[in-house]
Amino acid sequence: MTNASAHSAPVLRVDGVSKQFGGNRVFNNVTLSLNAGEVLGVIGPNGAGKTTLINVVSGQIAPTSGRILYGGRDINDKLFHTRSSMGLVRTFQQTKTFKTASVYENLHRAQLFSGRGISLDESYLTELLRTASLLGRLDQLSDTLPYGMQKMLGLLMAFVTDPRILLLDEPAAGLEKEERFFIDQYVQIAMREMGCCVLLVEHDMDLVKRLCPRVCVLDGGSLIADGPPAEVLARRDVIEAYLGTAGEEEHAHA
Ligand SMILES: Nc1ncnc2c1ncn2[C@@H]1O[C@H](COP(=O)(O)OP(=O)(O)OP(=O)(O)O)[C@@H](O)[C@H]1O
Repeated sequence: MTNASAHSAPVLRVDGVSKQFGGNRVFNNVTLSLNAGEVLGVIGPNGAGKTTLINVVSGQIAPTSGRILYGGRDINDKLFHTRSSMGLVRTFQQTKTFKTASVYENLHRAQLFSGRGISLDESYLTELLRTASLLGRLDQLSDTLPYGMQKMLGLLMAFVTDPRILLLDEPAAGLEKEERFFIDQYVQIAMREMGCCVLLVEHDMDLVKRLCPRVCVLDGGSLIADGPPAEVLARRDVIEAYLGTAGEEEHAHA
């Protein structure tokens, strides 16, 4: 995976962002940048605020303070759907498809609602549909698909909106081990064919190590580390952050 344009202006900047729900301060004064051509991993123990960070960046919730900059422009006043139509597109930890619509219709609606999109017959989309075993199921209703395929369909619904930045929230969660390699292909095609950059929230450390030249660690309301995965994952404070949570078994084996 490339780490291109490391010296150019960031495509996305989370600038001193804090988020508080009532008395629960999830994170405080978090700053991070996503550069062109980059896949940035964001990891951290359960409850660290990773999904909340994606919610704030995608515009689903407002930050308590701080700014989100997209291509250098402050987009705090832009709503979720506006950000999506600008190419700032998220996926969800849980599957989010139109349950009673076919695979084809799901992709078509996603494309239509975004106001942008790639053609459903683009060859790289066909390649991804085939990899996910969805190409022969275009007429099948999404709620009749196995879970892994529904999850992949959710990813492809983001893909067909022609994103500039993909915010992926635990794309591997719930997938079988062999299905997880679909994510590698998805990210590689998004970068190679579409020039996307990717912010990847994920607990599967093998996947993070395969895809991310750089990872940030969120814990206790702050970013505690930022660097290459081999270095970051060997740090004592990062290991302690993981071992101190209830999800330790999955993380320790990841
Ligand atoms: N809408 C909300 N209202 C109140 N508290 C919330 C809300 N959304 C998230 N939180 C709280 O924010 C904290 C961080 O949650 P979040 O889901 O962002 O963590 P996470 O790092 O994504 O966890 P996981 O790895 O388990 O998915 C939790 O304490 C959660 O209860």
